Amino acid sequence: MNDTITPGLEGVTVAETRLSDIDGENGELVIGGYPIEELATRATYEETVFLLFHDRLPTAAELDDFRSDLASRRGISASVRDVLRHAAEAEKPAMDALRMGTAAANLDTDEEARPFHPIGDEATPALARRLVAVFPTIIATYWRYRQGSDPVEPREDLGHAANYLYMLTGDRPDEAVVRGLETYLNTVIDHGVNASTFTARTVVSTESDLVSAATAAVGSLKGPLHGGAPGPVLEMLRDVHESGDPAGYVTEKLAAGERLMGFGHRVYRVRDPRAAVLSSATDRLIAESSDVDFFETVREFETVAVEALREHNPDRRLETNVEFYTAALLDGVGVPKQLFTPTFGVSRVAGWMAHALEQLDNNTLIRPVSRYIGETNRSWTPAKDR
Ligand SMILES: CC(=O)SCCNC(=O)CCNC(=O)[C@H](O)C(C)(C)COP(=O)(O)OP(=O)(O)OC[C@H]1O[C@@H](n2cnc3c(N)ncnc32)[C@H](O)[C@@H]1OP(=O)(O)O
Ligand SMILES: O=C([O-])CC(=O)C(=O)O
Repeated sequence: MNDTITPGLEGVTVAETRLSDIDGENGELVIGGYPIEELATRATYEETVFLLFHDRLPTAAELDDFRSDLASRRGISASVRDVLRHAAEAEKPAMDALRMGTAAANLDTDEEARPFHPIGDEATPALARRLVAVFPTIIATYWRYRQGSDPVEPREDLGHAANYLYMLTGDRPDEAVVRGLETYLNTVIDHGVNASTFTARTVVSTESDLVSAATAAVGSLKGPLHGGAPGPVLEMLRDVHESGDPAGYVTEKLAAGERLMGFGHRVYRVRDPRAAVLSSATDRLIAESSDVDFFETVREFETVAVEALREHNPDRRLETNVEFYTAALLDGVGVPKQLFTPTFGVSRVAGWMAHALEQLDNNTLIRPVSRYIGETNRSWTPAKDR
């Protein structure tokens, strides 16, 4: 047995995948064969989900069917709404509500929870489609309760991104805003075996089920070292904008031993290619708005931070990651910062499902080994003698 320990499994290859390919040295990301730059701004979210589930883009007729199928699966029952209302009344964070809502989602479905369908051209299990369809409803329902408002019923005539924004606000969003959100959803839909995706694969490797995989993956996405970073990024950017002193802010944080949220990555040693996609999308979105000034601070902060990180950690290349511009774009789209990480989940749930199905296609139980470093040669003494 190989007794070498690789902390955090860094650099260890654990699966073959057709879903996404990351080149961390050159800053390239390919989703289902398409460079992210090409896909993100052109595809609808539904097209990208189809691509992951079927390993090809849909024809126009297939896309219509797939869109309608997802739209028909958006509703939640009164029982699931109750769970979300309780979460909102108890002021639980949005990611906790999403985890509870995901776990409760199979109250609403008769679908077989344990799918053993391979990925590819065969129909994707209905439960995978259901989970993708229902995430926006879970989040928007919780958020409406949190605001003291009634939930807004989903609308089947709106696309996935537009309907999510509609359920959050009750207003039909304009096209530019929908395109901004759709670009975001396409950009973060899949990313190799990141922590939450690995979690989903590990869960189904025991031949557990898709709801369990999605629920566990939400828990993994929540942490600030993974999907929890963009809320703090926005707070940091607002502080910096107010102070007008990006360099002073960065120096202070690094001197205090704190990490700069939105920088550094396990795989990329150069700027995350998704940062460029999201930065351009933000630029397009806010060109006409009063936030132009704020966006200038965002860009200036990025330059100052990357420079300071180079000096601070010369041995580890720390560059901008996807979460930095996620904060700017989602803010521009009007998503409240408390919902940034759940909105990441709205996109990534499709990646989790596709990976879970891929894992099941050629499954081996995921079960690494540990090296024991505890005490040895202890012998039992009864409690009264200890
Ligand atoms: C969608 C996503 O999940 S993207 C990531 C979102 N998370 C963040 O932006 C949080 C900030 N970034 C980080 O914490 C890290 O860069 C991670 C978690 C993303 C990647 O971490 P790892 O690959 O495990 O690297 P690790 O934590 O070992 O850091 C290596 C060194 O760089 C430093 N470092 C890493 N990121 C940062 C940062 N953002 N700011 C300051 N220092 C950093 C570490 O302190 C460490 O320094 P040391 O060797 O002197 O102890
Ligand atoms: O790949 C990772 O480790 C984190 C990340 O960027 C993602 O999940 O999108």
